Amino acid sequence: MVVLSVPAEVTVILLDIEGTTTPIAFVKDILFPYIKENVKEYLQTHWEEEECQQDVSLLRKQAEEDSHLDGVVPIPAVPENGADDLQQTIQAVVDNVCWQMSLDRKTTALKQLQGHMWKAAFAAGRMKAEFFEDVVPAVRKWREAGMKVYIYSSGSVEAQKLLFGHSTEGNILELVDGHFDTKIGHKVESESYRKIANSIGCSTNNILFLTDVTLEASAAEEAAVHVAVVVRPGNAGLTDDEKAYYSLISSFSELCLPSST
Ligand SMILES: CSCCC(=O)C(=O)COP(=O)(O)O
Ligand SMILES: [Mg+2]
Repeated sequence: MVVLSVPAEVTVILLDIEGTTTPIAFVKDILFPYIKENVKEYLQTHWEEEECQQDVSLLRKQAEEDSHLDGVVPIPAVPENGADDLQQTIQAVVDNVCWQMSLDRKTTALKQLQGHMWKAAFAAGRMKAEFFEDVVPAVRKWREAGMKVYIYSSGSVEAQKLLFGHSTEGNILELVDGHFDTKIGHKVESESYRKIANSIGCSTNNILFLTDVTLEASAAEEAAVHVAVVVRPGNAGLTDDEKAYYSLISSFSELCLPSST
């Protein structure tokens, strides 16, 4: 088995979700289709609720920021009266969400609405999150060895907690010391990793970040975070240069902690 030695200064392991702890297929074939199939009905049912109105406001603000992009769907202000106007606004929100999802955008606005929509499906037991089989045993081992384990995903913190709280392995939320999402910054920006270190109360070089996306690995590395790129079935391929440059693992069991060397 290939072994990657974790540097002695590492005390925190920071995990991406999609393509790292969890198959991309679970996200693309289960989580995302649920949104596309249910977003219209969700908006119609929850429209008057404060949480839904906040989600729509954030999406409208995002659409304004995106106005220079091809295909963006603007979201008109909430109509004063008229059921037809309301249906038109709801349809604009639906079209905006579908447009963002067609580009796999990672905007906070989209991710917040998605998290709120998944809540009911997870709570009702209609969905259970999948984790690669090496993930839970490895995380338990790391924690027993004194490592802190944090999550950093574009999925909202609320959505992350749904996944860890309702998985095929049961409720595994207790295995995580904390969660970060795009509210701290985007995963391809190095400043986000400095802010995460600051929030945890450690130096960036105390963190090892595991991700499937080399743009994220590169941003983290620029902030002096240690990185390893995770190669999983279904992940996007890496170039020969990326394969040569990054430390690669295909299972969390390949990580060898300082104390176990
Ligand atoms: C709570 S994860 C839901 C999946 C998701 O929405 C997503 O964008 C995953 O992005 P990641 O940063 O984990 O690759
Ligand atoms: Mg990922």
